[in-house]
Amino acid sequence: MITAVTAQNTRGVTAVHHVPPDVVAAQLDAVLDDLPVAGVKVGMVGSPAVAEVIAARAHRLPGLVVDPVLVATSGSRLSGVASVRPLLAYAMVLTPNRDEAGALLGRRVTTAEEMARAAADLAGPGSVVVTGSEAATDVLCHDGAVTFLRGEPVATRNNHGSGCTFAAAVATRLAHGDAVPDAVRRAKEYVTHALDGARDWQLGGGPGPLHHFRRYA
Ligand SMILES: Nc1ncnc2c1ncn2[C@@H]1O[C@H](COP(=O)(O)OP(=O)(O)OP(=O)(O)O)[C@@H](O)[C@H]1O
Ligand SMILES: Cc1ncc(CO)c(N)n1
Repeated sequence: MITAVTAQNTRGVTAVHHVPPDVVAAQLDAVLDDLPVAGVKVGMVGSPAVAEVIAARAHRLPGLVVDPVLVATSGSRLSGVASVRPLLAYAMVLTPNRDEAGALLGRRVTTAEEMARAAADLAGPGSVVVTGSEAATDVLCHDGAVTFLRGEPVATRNNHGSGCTFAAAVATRLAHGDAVPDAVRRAKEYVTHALDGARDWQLGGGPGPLHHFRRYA
């Protein structure tokens, strides 16, 4: 589903064109009315009206992973909190980074302890992973229990879309039938592998992409 068309490179976002909510609704309905849907990942929403379109169909969206995208890795603003809030109640897994968790809660989320508290406070019926970016330690709150997921830090400037990659991988594993903790653990392994595969790439003046298809290279 295309919710917005962005003009961006590794250095920043120079234009955003929002797709009208009725066109997003038509895209969703075209798929839902015809195809079996096993999993869903929501990234940049762009407007509260589009969030309402998605929320209205949430009962038909299995394994819903919501990545509350607010700012691009390059630092450019993409969406507001009001475009994410209507979806929180429906997420099976919510995957904010520290800044996004902080924006949703209206407080600073920086330390490991603040991440743990944020994950617990954001979790409802669904689970929450607060991601820790280059520190590589994420915090999962699932079924009321908070666990730290310690990964191997990859020394790289190419991390553009690491959060999007992580959320999409969680949704994919859920679609394959994994329980949330397994889906999150395997998604983290995949992101580390894709970050590691692109560590020597020199693409553009800002943070470059991950090597998503490393295993086929
Ligand atoms: N340099 C790194 N080394 C290892 N793991 C990393 C690194 N950077 C990010 N990660 C991992 O990538 C996943 C995505 O988290 P991150 O916090 O980077 O998302 P994000 O900031 O939302 O990304 P984006 O905005 O680029 O989509 C997490 O599991 C995090 O631990
Ligand atoms: C459209 C879009 N979504 C998410 C990100 C995350 O970096 C980005 N740069 N652009």
